[in-house]
Amino acid sequence: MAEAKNWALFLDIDGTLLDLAAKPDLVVVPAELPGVLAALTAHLGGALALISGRTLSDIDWLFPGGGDAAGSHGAEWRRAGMVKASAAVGPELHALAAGAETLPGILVERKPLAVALHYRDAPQLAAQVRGLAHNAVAAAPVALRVLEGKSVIEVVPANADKGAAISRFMTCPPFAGRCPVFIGDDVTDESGFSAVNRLGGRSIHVGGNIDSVASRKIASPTAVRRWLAGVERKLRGHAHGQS
Ligand SMILES: O=P(O)(O)OC[C@H]1O[C@H](O[C@H]2O[C@H](CO)[C@@H](O)[C@H](O)[C@H]2O)[C@H](O)[C@@H](O)[C@@H]1O
Repeated sequence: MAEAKNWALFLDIDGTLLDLAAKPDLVVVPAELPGVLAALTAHLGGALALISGRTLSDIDWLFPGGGDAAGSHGAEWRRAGMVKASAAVGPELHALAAGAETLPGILVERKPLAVALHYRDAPQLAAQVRGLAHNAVAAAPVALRVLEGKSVIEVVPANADKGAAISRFMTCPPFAGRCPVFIGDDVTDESGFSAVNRLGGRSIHVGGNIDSVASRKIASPTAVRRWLAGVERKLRGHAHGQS
C-alpha cells in the first residue's frame, strides 16, 4: 500500500460513501466513517476532498468540519476554508421549483446554485419533470444545464462539472503532484472519472450497473467503506514503520 501514501482521494457521497435512502435527509452516516475519513486526510497530508451534488452546507451537515469539498456538482468549491461559487439561482429556477412542487410525489430540493427535482416516489412523472427542467434551461438568460442522477433531475450552472472540480483541486496543494483516485456511483460522476483517467489516476465505479468510463469497480457503499478503512489501517501501519 506504499503507493496509496501518494494518492489524492476524491469521494462522492450519496451511493458511494453512504447508502441511498428514500429521501435526501434520511441518509445515515455510519458512526465509524467520519473518523476513517479524518485519519485518511491526515495520512494523505490533507489530500482528500468530498465531491458531491449536495450543497456545501449539506456536506457540512453530514460531515462537519469544513473540509475540502466541491458541492452542487462543482458549482461550489472549497479548499482550505476558502469558497468559490457560481452565481446564485435566478427567477427561472425559482419558477421551476415552484411549478414542480405542485406535482404530487415530487420532492423539490432548492439549492443556492441549483434545483433538484426528486421523482423517487413518483417515477411516472419523470418525463414531465424532465420536460419542465429542459424548458427552464431553454428560457433562462444564463447558461444552465440539466443533469440526471438516481431518481433525480437537476438544473445546475452550465459550468458545474465534477471533473473540472477535481482538476482544479489537482492544481493546488496538497493535491498537486499526487495520483488522483475518484470513487463515484452515478452518471453525474462520469466527468470525474474522465478527469482522473486523463491525469493518469484511478477511477472506481460503485455498483457497476451502468456503462462507465471508470477503470475499476467496487460492489457497494458498504464495500467502499470497508476498503477505505483497510487503506487507512495500512497507511497507519506504514506511518508506524510496518511493511
Ligand atoms: O454527488 P452525490 O454526493 O452522489 O449527490 C447526488 C445527489 O444526492 C442526493 O440525492 C440522491 O440521494 C438521496 C439520498 O440517498 C436519494 O433519496 C435521491 O434519490 C438521490 O438522487 C441529493 O439529494 C442531491 O442533492 C444530490 O445531487
